[in-house]
Amino acid sequence: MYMQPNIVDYPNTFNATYPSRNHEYTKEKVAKMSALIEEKIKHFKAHPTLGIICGSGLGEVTKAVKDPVTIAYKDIPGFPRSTVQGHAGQFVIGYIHDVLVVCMQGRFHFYEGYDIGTCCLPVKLLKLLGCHSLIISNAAGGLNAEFNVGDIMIIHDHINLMGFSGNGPLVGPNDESWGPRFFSMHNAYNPAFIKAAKEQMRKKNMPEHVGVYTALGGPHFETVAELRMLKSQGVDAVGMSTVHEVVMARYLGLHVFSFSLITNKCPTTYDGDKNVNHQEVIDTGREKAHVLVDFVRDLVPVLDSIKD
Ligand SMILES: O=P(O)(O)O[C@@H]1C[C@H](O)[C@@H](CO)O1
Ligand code: HPA
Repeated sequence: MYMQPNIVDYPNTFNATYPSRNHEYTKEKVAKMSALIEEKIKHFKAHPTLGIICGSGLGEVTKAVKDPVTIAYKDIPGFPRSTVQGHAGQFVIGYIHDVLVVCMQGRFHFYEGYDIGTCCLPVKLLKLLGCHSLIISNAAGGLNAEFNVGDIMIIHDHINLMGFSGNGPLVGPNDESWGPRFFSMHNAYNPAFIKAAKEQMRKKNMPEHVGVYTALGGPHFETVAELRMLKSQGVDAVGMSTVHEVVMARYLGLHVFSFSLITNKCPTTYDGDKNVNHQEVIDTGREKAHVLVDFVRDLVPVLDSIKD
């Protein structure tokens, strides 16, 4: 039988370096961050039940939020800062229909220099705030030839490339009060959420793309050879986030719905001038803001009503 060592039993815990700083984000520390936010939203007399992580350029989803309270990341001691254009670096908390949501306008990426555990700290905070489910969005390059720029792809599974090589958020000492050492990633993307989202897409005459996402470390975009390899392995969309957040969410017992906005096509041939750039990613997000707002606004009450 596997015996979980207590954090204090780890030899040299305080000198050891782990690839992830997750174990440093203790219940006590994250609860302080959560308490600070709770104080600012106490007039709602409820806790948020659904968290929304906005991808690059996708922060306009918060336009769907009524009576918003905005809290800058910099005003929460110990919370990281957003350094990427298109990530405002603030929480927006308020109602979408009758669901109290907490949106993150900005996430943290490995390429910003944050370790993978720090990239996932927000997920722990959303859990302590009372969320039972998350909508995790991202901007991604489309590898599937059927995807057009501006389409939404529902993520039904991922390939954890950074985790393959041991760079996972949960590497290091485990605190069982957050979640178990070992857990399943089977159906990590809640099938009931996917079904509900596909129904929304059908009603709205949107293409019903469902696919596999992977994240690379970035910040550079991919070579043609890398993209060909990913495509041959069944990847439909490529980005630089989300995967590790979903690992953390499942560890914490949160239900996940995730989607990519296809902001560019990934070049798998050498001809032509097909340089992907961040501005294109941001611009597509802005152009499609109305579609995203509409999609998320109608999805929130449906997902919130599905509890398992
Ligand atoms: O935060 P996401 O995953 O939406 O951001 C994507 C990946 C890179 O951070 C950036 C590239 O333009 O967009
Ligand atoms: O083509 C891409 N590759 C990686 N990440 C991305 N984020 C938006 N587009 C892309």
